[in-house]
Amino acid sequence: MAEVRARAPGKIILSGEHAVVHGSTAVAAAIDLYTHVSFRLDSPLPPENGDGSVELELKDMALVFSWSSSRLKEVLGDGFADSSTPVSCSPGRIKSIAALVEEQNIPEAKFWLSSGVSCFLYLYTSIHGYKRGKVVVTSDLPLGSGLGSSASFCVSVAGALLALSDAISVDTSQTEWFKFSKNELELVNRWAFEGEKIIHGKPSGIDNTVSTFGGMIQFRSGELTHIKSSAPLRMLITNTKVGRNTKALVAGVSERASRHPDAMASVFTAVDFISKELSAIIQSPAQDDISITAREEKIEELMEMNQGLLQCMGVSHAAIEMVLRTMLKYKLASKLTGAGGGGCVLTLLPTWLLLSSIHAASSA
Ligand SMILES: Nc1ncnc2c1ncn2[C@@H]1O[C@H](COP(=O)(O)OP(=O)(O)OP(=O)(O)O)[C@@H](O)[C@H]1O
Ligand SMILES: C[C@@](O)(CCO)CC(=O)[O-]
Ligand SMILES: [Mg+2]
Repeated sequence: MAEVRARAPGKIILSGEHAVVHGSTAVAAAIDLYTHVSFRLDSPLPPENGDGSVELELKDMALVFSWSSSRLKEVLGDGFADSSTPVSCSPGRIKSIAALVEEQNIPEAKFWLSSGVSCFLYLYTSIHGYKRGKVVVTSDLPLGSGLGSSASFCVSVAGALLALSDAISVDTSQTEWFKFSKNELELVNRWAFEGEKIIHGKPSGIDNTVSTFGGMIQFRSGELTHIKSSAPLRMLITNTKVGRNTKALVAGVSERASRHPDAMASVFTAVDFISKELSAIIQSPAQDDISITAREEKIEELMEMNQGLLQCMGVSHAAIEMVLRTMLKYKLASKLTGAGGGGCVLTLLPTWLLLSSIHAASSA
């Protein structure tokens, strides 16, 4: 028996969601909220004791799913697992996995979990075949709210599974956090991307990439550049608590793009320029109060322009608009983050606001 724990962060998208699926540049940053996974890989049972099972416990929801190794083999066939070569889930395999998930009777009110459970089964059986083991998941993130819960689920599950695979061997006797090398992170990221495909349909890869590598990134067509903000950027995250589904929203934008190809191509191009400009401003040095204010005003303007274009793509929502209007009363600029259609809104908290609250506190 061997056991590991892994965690991966959620994210915010500062600019470029949706357009990034169509080849535009986007800017994203990891946040300090994580999905946590523990994985225990059990030793094989002696033949007289049966064949064991693969178990998934979603602790926050008090749900446990379990498949016997023989049932998995019966439905998925004899295919062998190769942890070092990420492959896409074929349509036939997706169907078989969906049938295995359906057998688990997920409560009707939580049917949206099916894609996450399917993604788990795909990653587990691709990396460890039908070996018996148990994965336990908890998350700090609100699910389906634009903070990359699906990607951090994929990255943390892939990371934990790979840590006990032939591809990456972690010394399980140590209790310190083990840091994957760049090549190992790349492998985790590629598997997580395959998982995201099951949840998102057509992901750009930005969410799993920022969750895997952390920090702040500029991302375009699968290529990432690490960037560093020259001064602190404070963002307030407001959750509208309006549920939505990234897969449907991404598909909706693609449908709009096929109805209005030229207009939407121009929208995506505009977003590309906005993200590039935002990335440059974030990295540009700002030494004094005047340049800090000028920098923040430019960021606010770009966030508002990006929000306008997201509205144009059809992914805003009345609840998002209400947050935008409320923040505007306080002269604060906002945009949705992630897939939109509900979920979370980002508001830049500029330095003047911080200074005026410090002033108010000290004169009180
Ligand atoms: N901790 C988790 N346990 C099980 N499934 C999860 C977990 N986190 C995410 N998922 C799966 O991911 C789905 C939510 O993913 P979705 O992409 O719609 O939203 P998000 O990732 O939170 O937001 P965005 O993609 O906009 O950043 C859930 O419905 C579930 O299937
Ligand atoms: C909406 C989207 O652009 C970001 C979701 O966080 C989808 C993706 O890039 O995969
Ligand atoms: Mg997602």
